[in-house]
Amino acid sequence: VLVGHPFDTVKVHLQTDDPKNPKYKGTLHCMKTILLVDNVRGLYRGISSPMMGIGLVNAIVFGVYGNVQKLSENPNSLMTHFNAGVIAGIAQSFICAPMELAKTRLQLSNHIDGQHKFKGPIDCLLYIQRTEGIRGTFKGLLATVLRDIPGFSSYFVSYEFLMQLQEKPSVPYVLMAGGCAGMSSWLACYPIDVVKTHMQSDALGNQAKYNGFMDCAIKNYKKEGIPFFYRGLNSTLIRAFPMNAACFFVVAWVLEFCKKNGIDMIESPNQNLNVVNLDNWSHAYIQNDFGKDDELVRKIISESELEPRESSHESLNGSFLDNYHIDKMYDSKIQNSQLNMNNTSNQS
Ligand SMILES: NC(=[NH2+])NCCC[C@H](N)C(=O)O
Repeated sequence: VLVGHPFDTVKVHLQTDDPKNPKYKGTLHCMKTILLVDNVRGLYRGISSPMMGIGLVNAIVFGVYGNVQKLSENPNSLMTHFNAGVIAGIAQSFICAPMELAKTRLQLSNHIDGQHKFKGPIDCLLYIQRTEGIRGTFKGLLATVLRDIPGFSSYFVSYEFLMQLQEKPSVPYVLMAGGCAGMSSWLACYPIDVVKTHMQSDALGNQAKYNGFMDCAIKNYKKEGIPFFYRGLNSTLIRAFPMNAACFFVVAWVLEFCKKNGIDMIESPNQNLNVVNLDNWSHAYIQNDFGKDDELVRKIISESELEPRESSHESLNGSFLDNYHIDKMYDSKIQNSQLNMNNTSNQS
């Protein structure tokens, strides 16, 4: 947020600039102008809002996403990541919309003439609640939902797509994948974000310019055409890379840390070791989150004296093994009862 917020402020100023009488000639000019007129604090106006809210928003995003993914039929497919992203996007909107409403109002507070000065995001939201009621504090909620459905589905699909290309992704690779996921997610939803900013910076009550999301989009389209929907995009893409590189890197690092320390953050139905008896053989199949022999799986294998065999599930033509979660097959010459497996469940 510290690195990204100035670019977010530039975005909001460019999005709300007057096309008939523009103040700014472009991304750099906008940044310079804000610095000249309002100093560094101009670029950091409204930062308290994401500072307070982004932790909660990301907890909802990654919590909902992770759980939906684990509970689904096929946790590693891109379709699953898409669906989990959609649901996570909707879920976070209820916190994200008021957070961004306060952020937007604060970012423009030196800009909109005669606007009430706020002490911070809570003060801003309380003021809106007093003057406009609780509905006022959720201004832009529909636009946020409409933005974040494509926003978060493309976010997770592009991240997972890039991560699945690598067997063991390096740190720079994870950073790159996160940065690219952020950029592609903003590309996917940017026009809706422009409309959202206009809804949220619109005047209150009967001085309001817009009568809803579509009205706002249509009015501005008639005034300015397609370019309206892409104002501020450069600044947004610059911000998105470091912001989301850091975000995904921290998520991956924390999950890895928890796993190493036996904190079961990723307890999931797809990390089971299942043992089935076929004639005199015990066949064990591992359902592993990432489709790889990761540490936990290797530990289970070594503890259970299972011998990995080359063949994978193609060789198993029994219907009850017809399970697309199977990543690798392991055979054991010993009986089920001798298999001693911790960290496992669903033994049958
Ligand atoms: N358009 C979106 N909401 N995309 C998801 C990215 C969210 C991320 N916190 C960001 O602000 O960059």
